[in-house]
Amino acid sequence: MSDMAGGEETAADGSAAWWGRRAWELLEMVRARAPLVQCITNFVSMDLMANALLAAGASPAMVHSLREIDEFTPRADALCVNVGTLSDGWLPSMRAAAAAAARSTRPWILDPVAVSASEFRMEACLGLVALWPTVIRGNPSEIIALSSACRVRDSKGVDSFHESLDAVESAKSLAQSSGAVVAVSGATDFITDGQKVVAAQNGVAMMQKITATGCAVTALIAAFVAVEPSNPLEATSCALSIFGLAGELGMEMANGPASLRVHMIDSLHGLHEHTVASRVKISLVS
Ligand SMILES: Nc1ncnc2c1ncn2[C@@H]1O[C@H](COP(=O)(O)OP(=O)(O)O)[C@@H](O)[C@H]1O
Ligand SMILES: Cc1ncsc1CCOP(=O)(O)O
Ligand SMILES: [Mg+2]
Repeated sequence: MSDMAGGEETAADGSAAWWGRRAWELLEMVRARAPLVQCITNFVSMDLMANALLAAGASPAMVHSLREIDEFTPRADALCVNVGTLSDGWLPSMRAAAAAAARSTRPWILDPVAVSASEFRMEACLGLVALWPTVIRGNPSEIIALSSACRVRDSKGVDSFHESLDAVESAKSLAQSSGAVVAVSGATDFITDGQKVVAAQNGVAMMQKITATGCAVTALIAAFVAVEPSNPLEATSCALSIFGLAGELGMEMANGPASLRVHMIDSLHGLHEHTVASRVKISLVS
């Protein structure tokens, strides 16, 4: 930990100041160590995901051939698996990489994009959850569906039609059954290990109007967990807050979704200690 005024604060005590320092410390660790994050992701998100990782200081690699997994995955510092454009051809790579990451004690993160879209996707995600992801990050509708292993009626595809607060109990239950930290994104992001619940309140609504922001923040979580594998709850909370803060700063210069996408990446790259320490809004809910 960075310096603690008076030494009174020694753990995640729920104070905004503590979380601000913690978020800065983890961002600095990402910048210093440039963790290699292997991404097996959808065609829509590859560009934003790789650029968000680079802007934060991490090193992205979109490596998805089954023939490369055994060689490459153990060398990565973390793995991000995203089922956004799932196909029969890619699912074996996702399973093999998740298993290889678990075998090599590397953290791996699952983004169950549109898990309700089909039986194929639900079965695939349930199979991946059984391979011990370190973190699962989804929007509220995805976490509700995955937690109950039940497709949500009237599902809208990749976008959520629930609020994040509606998904907190589902997230806790999924965390308990899977052993993963579970994060639900939204106006407030909720992060839980099945017992504690943390809220991260940075971000702007316009982020939902840019495709693949959810995918990109999942990859950023992978980078943060790569540098702090022993505390995925804190690493995940800080990554979500840092990404939201980049959105807030980007929005100050943006005219709409397209320019926000650019300014958000610039802001993520240029974050300073004072801004992070004073503007990160994370709190312990329970
Ligand atoms: N209403 C909102 N206000 C502020 N930030 C939001 C809002 N909705 C989503 N976000 C942020 O946008 C990013 C993507 O989240 P979300 O849209 O829920 O995921 P997905 O793209 O997977 O559906 C997250 O960083 C989240 O915190
Ligand atoms: C539009 C779309 N279709 C399949 S994957 C994808 C991107 C989803 O990105 P996100 O989950 O971050 O909104
Ligand atoms: Mg998503």
